[in-house]
Amino acid sequence: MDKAATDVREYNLDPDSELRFEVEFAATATVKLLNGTAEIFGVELAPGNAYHFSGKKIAVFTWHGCSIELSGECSVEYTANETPMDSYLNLHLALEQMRVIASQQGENGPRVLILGPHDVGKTSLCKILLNYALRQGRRPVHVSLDCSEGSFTMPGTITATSINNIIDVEEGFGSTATTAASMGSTIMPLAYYYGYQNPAENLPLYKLLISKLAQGVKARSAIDDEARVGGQIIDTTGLIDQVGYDIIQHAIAQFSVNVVVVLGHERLYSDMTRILRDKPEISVVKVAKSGGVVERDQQFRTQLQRSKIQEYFYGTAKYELSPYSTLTNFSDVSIWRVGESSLAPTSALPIGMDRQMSETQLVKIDNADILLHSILAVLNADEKDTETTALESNVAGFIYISDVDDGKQKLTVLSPAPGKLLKKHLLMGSFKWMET
Ligand SMILES: Nc1ncnc2c1ncn2[C@@H]1O[C@H](COP(=O)(O)OP(=O)(O)OP(=O)(O)O)[C@@H](O)[C@H]1O
Repeated sequence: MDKAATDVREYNLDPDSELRFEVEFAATATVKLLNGTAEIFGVELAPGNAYHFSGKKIAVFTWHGCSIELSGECSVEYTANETPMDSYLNLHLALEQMRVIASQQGENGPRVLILGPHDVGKTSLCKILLNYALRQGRRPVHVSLDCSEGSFTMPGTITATSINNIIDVEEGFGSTATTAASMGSTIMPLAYYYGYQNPAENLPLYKLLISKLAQGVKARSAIDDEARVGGQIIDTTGLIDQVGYDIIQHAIAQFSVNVVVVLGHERLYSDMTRILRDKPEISVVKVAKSGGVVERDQQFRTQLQRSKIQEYFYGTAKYELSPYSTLTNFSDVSIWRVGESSLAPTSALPIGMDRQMSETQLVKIDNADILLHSILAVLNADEKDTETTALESNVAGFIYISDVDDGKQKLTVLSPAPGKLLKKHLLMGSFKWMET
């Protein structure tokens, strides 16, 4: 039922059913659990607490039945008795079994790669598996290779985050690193800036950064028993074409994946079982897509990216932030972008190799003009780092160029932290933003 209601509605849900609703960015809806038990993507709701949502598509699921109060404006709201939650719980229980064995035998916990086309519920399944693991006292690592959404940080980023606290119900993965840090939370992702929303735009770079991220995750698992046993839940973007298969195989090798979960796509499942048939150590499982998963058009995704960027600098309604605006000399920083213009026509290399190298090489930006309204990643690189080493640095944070004075060669920089920029190497991707 499509509905644009603003009054208070009460729903009595049977066991194993869910209330699904969608809220526009400009609207807010509020959910309250009146009695019974319920969860949102694996996070249990506290009875009587009011949870507010804007720009979200949500399912409130109950295992044992409950009453829920919903108020505010929803563009869609309905209840559903058919959900795949049983199979998601079974998957969690199998992973938990692997963690028990890993803990007893001093081995690594499960490394789980979640695959499927766009909008099948991959991120939602990741949240459910992470929250269930957390509720059992585990500390899994959430890896997001989904560069269009950016999970804990900016769009264009791939991240690994040790999940120590239940994911915020209202924000989802929305709380960015700075937002979270200001809350005193321990959520500090290891992040690499890829800078585009589609992995195919610069495949060599995307694969290089996956390797760096995997090295970081493995290094952490080697010294942190809880992270080792908790394992990794790896979210991906829709990878169902040839380029996608290349990325999947690369990710499997780099993260030593041992469980591949295919969501709602028969051909992908059968291709994965065929491709991985000589690797008996890797289990390939398929799970059904939830009927509640909503397709999001490009307009919604762009809006989502914009609100992620806005949140990074200004926080959320719950945790507001005040960013700092400072003037920086263009000559005091090294601003880079990856690739394409470095295709040297005089190169002695064969054309294919030439291109591959240029796509993972930094090119210095010598014209301040093109920086206007750009998001730049502040790289964790030393001043002495060069174009070859800086690219492999992870990200310390992000800044936004709100103004460029071409004559004076000065940049107006919006930053979540006060004072001068501590790092000099900045990386530009394809994301632009206008403050609203
Ligand atoms: N059971 C459900 N009921 C209502 N909404 C849902 C349900 N499951 C997922 N959603 C919503 O559907 C949308 C798409 O889900 P999700 O982000 O998990 O898909 P995805 O496969 O990760 O997408 P992407 O193409 O970005 O990788 C999200 O807004 C999510 O909140």
